[in-house]
Amino acid sequence: MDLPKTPSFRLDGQRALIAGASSGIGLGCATALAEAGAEVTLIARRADRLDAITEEMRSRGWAAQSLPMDITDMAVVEQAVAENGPFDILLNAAGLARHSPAVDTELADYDAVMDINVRAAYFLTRTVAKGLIAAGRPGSLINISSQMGHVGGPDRAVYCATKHAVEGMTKSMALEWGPKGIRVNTICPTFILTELTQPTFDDPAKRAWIEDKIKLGRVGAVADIMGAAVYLASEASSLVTGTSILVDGGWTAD
Ligand SMILES: NC(=O)C1=CN([C@@H]2O[C@H](COP(=O)(O)OP(=O)(O)OC[C@H]3O[C@@H](n4cnc5c(N)ncnc54)[C@H](OP(=O)(O)O)[C@@H]3O)[C@@H](O)[C@H]2O)C=CC1
Ligand SMILES: O=C(CO)[C@@H](O)[C@H](O)[C@@H](O)C(=O)O
Repeated sequence: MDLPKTPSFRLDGQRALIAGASSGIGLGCATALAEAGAEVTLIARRADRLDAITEEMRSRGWAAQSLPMDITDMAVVEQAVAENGPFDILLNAAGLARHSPAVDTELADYDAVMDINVRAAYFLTRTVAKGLIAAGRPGSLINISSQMGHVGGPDRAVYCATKHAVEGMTKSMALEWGPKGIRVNTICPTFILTELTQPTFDDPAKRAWIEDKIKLGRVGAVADIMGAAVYLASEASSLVTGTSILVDGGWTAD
């Protein structure tokens, strides 16, 4: 008797653009996509880090190039995607957080977090989509949102607003581009130990709050996000669009 064919999680022949690839979740996802066979192009501002990462990837036999840039500069992004695309996969992990009680939020902090987490994410996603549409190719576009795109967090009104915005734009883009075979999804991590969250984890009261909220009893690691990235990028998720994968250890189930 024939058994159903398991869809492939391999990404051979796929071209992936990873933003925020110089550290943390972006670096982890870039590694996972490259190991799964994708040719990866890495974006971040720290060129020295990207060069070291691509060198290490190439030494493992993976195809990798670095493309240092600030993704809040839309003209630079558009030119880079035009010259180096089209990309079959986008994994956008570039992001920022600045926390304060809502009554104390400074306008400059509000603008900085909105600029990268929403404005840059929006235009990067649509720039990659435009390249795919022009080439008549399908694709998988993934933004790293957050569990904070589904719930609130104390002192995190601006950050939560940006991640809820990413969830909304994902659904709308998925509706528009679904007929063209372009899927759009988010991954929503809980607290993962990275450069971004180190100050939060260094505060014993905040660490205790996190450990209490994550029902699986441990804080997150970058490796916890890597499998979701490969799944959403691959044909294994070919009927998945306009949604999010929560990798939150049970936080939002509470
Ligand atoms: N860590 C966590 O607990 C969680 C994180 N997230 C989200 O995941 C994403 C990644 O966070 P995390 O890995 O923790 O943080 P990191 O600070 O480790 O990584 C952020 C990445 O974004 C890049 N970046 C920041 N600003 C820009 C810019 N203007 N242009 C290009 N690249 C930029 C940084 O590179 P460079 O400085 O070299 O430019 C870096 O590679 C963020 O969107 C965050 O909100 C979501 C849920 C949980
Ligand atoms: O999204 C997150 C957790 O779900 C993290 O990025 C944090 O909010 C982080 O910004 C922090 O609080 O340190």
